[in-house]
Amino acid sequence: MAGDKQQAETAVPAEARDKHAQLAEQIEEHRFRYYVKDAPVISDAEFDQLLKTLETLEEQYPELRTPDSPTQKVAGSYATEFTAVEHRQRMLSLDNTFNDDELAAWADRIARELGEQEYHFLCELKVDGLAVNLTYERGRLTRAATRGDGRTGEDITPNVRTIAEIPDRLQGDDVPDLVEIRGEVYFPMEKFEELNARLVAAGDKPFANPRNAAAGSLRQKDPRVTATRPLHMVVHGIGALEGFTGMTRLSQAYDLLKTWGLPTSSHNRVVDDLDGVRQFIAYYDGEMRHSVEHEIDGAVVKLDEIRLQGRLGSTARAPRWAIAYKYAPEEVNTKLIDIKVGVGRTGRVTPYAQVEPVTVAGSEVEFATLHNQEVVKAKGVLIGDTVVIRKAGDVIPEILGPVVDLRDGSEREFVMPGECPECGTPLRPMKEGDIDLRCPNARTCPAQLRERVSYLAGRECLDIEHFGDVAAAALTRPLEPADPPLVDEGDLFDLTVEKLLPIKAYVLDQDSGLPKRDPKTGEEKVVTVFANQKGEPKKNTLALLENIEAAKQRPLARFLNGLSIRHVGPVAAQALAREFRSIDRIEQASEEELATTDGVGPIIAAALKEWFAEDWHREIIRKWKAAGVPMEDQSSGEDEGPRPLEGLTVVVTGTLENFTRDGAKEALQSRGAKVTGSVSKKTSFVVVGDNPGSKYDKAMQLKVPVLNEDGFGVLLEQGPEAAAEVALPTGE
Ligand SMILES: NC(=O)c1ccc[n+]([C@@H]2O[C@H](COP(=O)([O-])OP(=O)(O)OC[C@H]3O[C@@H](n4cnc5c(N)ncnc54)[C@H](O)[C@@H]3O)[C@@H](O)[C@H]2O)c1
Ligand SMILES: [Zn+2]
Repeated sequence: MAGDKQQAETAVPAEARDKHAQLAEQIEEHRFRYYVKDAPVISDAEFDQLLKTLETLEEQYPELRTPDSPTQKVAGSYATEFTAVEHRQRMLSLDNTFNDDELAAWADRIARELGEQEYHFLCELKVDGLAVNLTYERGRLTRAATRGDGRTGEDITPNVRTIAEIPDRLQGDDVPDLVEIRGEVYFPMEKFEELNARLVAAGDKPFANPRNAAAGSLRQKDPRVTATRPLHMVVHGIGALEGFTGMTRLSQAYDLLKTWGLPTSSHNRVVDDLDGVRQFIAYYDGEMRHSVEHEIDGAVVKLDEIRLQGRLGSTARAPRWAIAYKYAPEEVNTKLIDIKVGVGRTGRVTPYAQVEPVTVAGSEVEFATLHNQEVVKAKGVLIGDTVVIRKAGDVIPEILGPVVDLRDGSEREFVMPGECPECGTPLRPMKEGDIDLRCPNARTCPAQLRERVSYLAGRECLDIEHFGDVAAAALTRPLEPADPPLVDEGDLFDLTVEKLLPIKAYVLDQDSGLPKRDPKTGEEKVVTVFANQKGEPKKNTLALLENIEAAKQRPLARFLNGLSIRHVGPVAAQALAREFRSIDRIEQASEEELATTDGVGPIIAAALKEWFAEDWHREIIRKWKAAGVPMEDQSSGEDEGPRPLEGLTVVVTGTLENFTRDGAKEALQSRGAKVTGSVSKKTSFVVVGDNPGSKYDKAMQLKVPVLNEDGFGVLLEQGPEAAAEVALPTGE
């Protein structure tokens, strides 16, 4: 054997050996930053990639796989300021799988090893926090430690005692002489921003993400600091156990742990086979991923039978009876290039981050919202920082925090401009105490006008085909002629082909928003937007005008929504249209009348009054009417015919293919149904699209009939009885 090894060693090329050494050193460095400083400088995905590269190298040259290679150990054996303590039983890591093939290969191996034995899989969520080991002796918490290198961890007992969820004493008479409880301590996402804001305000370093916040909060020299942090724990394993018998299944052991007062997870499931595992994995890999109280970075599949776990045993690093299935990362690190401000259709000026483009959760991210100047400050990010970007599901990407350790001094603070970037008007809060700054130049601020027009023409409102952002920009602020065809939205229905043909505009770069330049001449590129080269209207131009004409007949609610009156969204617009049926009656109504209208209320009532007080607003209505827009719904609510869904309460969740959320709502309300946001026993139907969230679960739990999109169609067209027939089966 020794001879073989020597021969093999010489066969490893020097380059491979160097590369291995270099990678190993890098990995150690990152582990140190992660486990000791609680301040990694690369994302987990990047780290995993490094480790994977090392593993691949070792597969190629097995001689490099020595016992001290980073692939072979549980990471974390560092001298720190905490007292080192031995775990009674080793704490292991987990092997990872990243796709179904790898998972199936693991399951195959289990099946081979266990042959005829009957076994079950216990599916758990992989909690993104840090591992702790709690030792209870005769029911009393005597020690708490970090994982460390799996044999020796750090003594953090006083810190752990500050976590409310972790009992000092186990409840019940029947507790073991000694038990090691393993679990994950986490920091809830929704408290994270608050923590960073506090740290930044105190001149301290903010955390890059909630995991680091959990680790950094727990590993405080002063437990009084830990006590101020909202830490939680989930139990996910048992180590040494003395003076206790009868635990045969891990899932049952958790039930027992729960009776002792330990924080177990409510998401665990026992399944019979790999298909069950797949279902669990898929279930939490969608919108459900964000309906859990803690961050998850995957699922963990374990053999439920404790005796069989022992039979399969462990490697030096991880058990063979368990495997992690990693979900696509939702966090990446990238560079914050700049913080810019955008002006919305109501004049709200919001800073947003421009970052070096990165792919997160399958899509490329270049911009992230920053809400307002206070948020920028609270997050503690500087322009030029490396930042952690999070993109969770359909949610708009956001910056979690800066990677402070990578600063080189060239970073600079963001300063909120005092003037509107598009019209130069001084910005101010709408009312005292508002954090948001607004451009008060509502009528002619090109940004506001463009955004309003584009919203008015958009799907939610008049739904005018061929009238997108480019048309909105060209019509409100063309390069030529000097007078735009749309001074404000009042001119919309007065557009003519003659007015459109001369319009020229810059071709804008999508990324920078700046005019594109001809690479040869360096000149800005200009196009005629609506005319072809012969100066004739483009085909789409004629279609656009026809579509604008047709839009005159849209229901009143769509016009109301499209006026960008503060607080009047699609739902309030519906309510107003239903109650008053004409714009004149809304204008004439008293504030009190408006406020007491179902679905309107005092805030909207006040906003309406304010809106109508503005001359140029009333002028919009006048011009539209003059152009032939009725601005009223012809038939009253009563003689619209039967309201077949009267008395029903419906919840819509997930993404429907043929309806927007508001479209679905409108369809239901116009038939008399009430649409609400939460599922209760009184809910008549829950309509689910793709990626339904917790509302779907709730419906299942309460056995409320669930309709898919087809079923929704049946409800709209044939009514509740027919819909009930096609409802999906609820539970067993
Ligand atoms: N960004 C960096 O620089 C850096 C450096 C080092 C490590 N890391 C990250 O840390 C992690 C590395 O690894 P690791 O060895 O701790 O392993 P791991 O996180 O991949 O898996 C093992 C750990 O999962 C935890 N866990 C969560 N839920 C569990 C459950 N239900 N059952 C059992 N265990 C559960 C346990 O604490 C266990 O120790 C990776 O995600 C890696 O990317 C990042
Ligand atoms: Zn402005």
